[in-house]
Amino acid sequence: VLRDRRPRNCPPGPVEIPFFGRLPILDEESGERLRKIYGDIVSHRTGSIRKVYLFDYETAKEAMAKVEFSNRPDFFSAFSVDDQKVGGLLSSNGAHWQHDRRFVLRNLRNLGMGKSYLEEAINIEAKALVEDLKKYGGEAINYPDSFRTVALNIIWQMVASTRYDLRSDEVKAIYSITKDFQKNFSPLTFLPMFIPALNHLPKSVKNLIFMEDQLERCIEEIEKVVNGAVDKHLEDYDPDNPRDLIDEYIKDMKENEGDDNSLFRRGALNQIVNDLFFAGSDTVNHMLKWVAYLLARYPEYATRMQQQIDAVVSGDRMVSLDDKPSLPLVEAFTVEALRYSSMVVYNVERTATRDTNFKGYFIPKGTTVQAANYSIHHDPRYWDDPHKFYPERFLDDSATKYTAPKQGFFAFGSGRRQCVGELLARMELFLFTAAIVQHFDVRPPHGVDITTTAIVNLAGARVPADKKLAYRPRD
Ligand code: HEM
Repeated sequence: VLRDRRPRNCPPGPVEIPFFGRLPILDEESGERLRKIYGDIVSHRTGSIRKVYLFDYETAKEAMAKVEFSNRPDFFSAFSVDDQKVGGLLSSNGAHWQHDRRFVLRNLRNLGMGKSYLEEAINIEAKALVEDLKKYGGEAINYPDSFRTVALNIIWQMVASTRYDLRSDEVKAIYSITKDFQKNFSPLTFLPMFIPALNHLPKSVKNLIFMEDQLERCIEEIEKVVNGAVDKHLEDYDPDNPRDLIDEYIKDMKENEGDDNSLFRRGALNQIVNDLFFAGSDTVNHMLKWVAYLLARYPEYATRMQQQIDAVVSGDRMVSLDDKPSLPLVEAFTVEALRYSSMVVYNVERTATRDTNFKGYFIPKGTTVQAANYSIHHDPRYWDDPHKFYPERFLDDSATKYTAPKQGFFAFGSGRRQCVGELLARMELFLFTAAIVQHFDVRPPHGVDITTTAIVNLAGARVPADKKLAYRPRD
């Protein structure tokens, strides 16, 4: 109990139950309550892990840029599919992380991130999405599986040269397990990571309370896909024709064979592929649900975007990135969707690598440091009327030019571990949103009120609850 005591000069926070601390926080309301009582920097403990939440943009930005707060917590490695548990991006640290992040950034750029040939690939998916939605003939449907498949297809073509049919049973099967896991996820799920003694409970109890079996099945399922893709690439590998990110990695791995210090390893490759599969598909899938929901909820913006698109795009040409200057509202709409939704409610955790003094507080080594993205995005110090969906906040006074947010925007995190897929995600959101708006009026079924649609938390992601919407083809 003495060891568990809040360290001296630690940021303020709620009363902590000895040994147990408090339940982890997933939702935005709990964070907002803490901020109101304790201020912008709040300390909160679960079991043996102390966490410091950062609710203010400037504070979070400063913290995320610090070398001392650039590592991910040790418990992340529990989810690693690397046999040595050190490689990849999301969960790795130190030299391994630097090496793998550099490799991924270089190759995503070489594979077209931000460039026109990737735009073509995105527009092929956008066209397929339009065709898929048309098949419903304007009937109201829940968010379609094709949102997830088009997102997966983009990253998976870059990584593994694989593209799935939009109604692929294989993709459905892969995600059915993660979908159940996300749905049942609760603040209890990861409790054994914070209180290791709970690992000694009988398996049946752990399955029931912490969904251990579901989590294991999710990891196994993704591992199967990842291993299969890497094995196949090793079989077909042709050094003169690298096809994708996996081939580029194999090339570097082969070139460094025999060098004991080389960090190019099969295990690290598996983890890189795993990270990109996860971080690159579900995030964009969730955002497409937000886009569809917001189009139905605020049809006046859809109409204005259609007017802008119709003025510059004729026939069946798809919108291109070159059209961006003429379509400021489309870009403003997607960036406001990122802010308003705050789909990633809390930034991916960091950990203090040593005792650190920050903003007058003592942050002990091993403390988890986490920016509160939702709170930052709804902070009246940075945003007028923050709970209002208002794309105009990203337009200039004449409403003819998109203006990027200068402060208060945190959707992709910040600092040394800022999202590596930000450019790609922005390209996808712009082109997919434009394609939906150009071809459909998205509306709730007749007589259905969507102003009170529930927002659900799927393992830390804020997503509109399944809602039937009609995608009515435009004339
Ligand atoms: C709208 C879509 C997306 C959102 C909102 C998003 C958000 C984020 C956030 C908040 C972080 C944590 C950053 C930090 O610690 O400061 C992150 C990290 C990451 N994201 Fe994204 N992301 C998106 C799409 C993507 C895509 C398409 C990819 C695929 C290339 C991707 C790959 C990653 C990876 C690998 C990391 C870990 C980086 C590291 O630890 O060094 N993300 N993302």
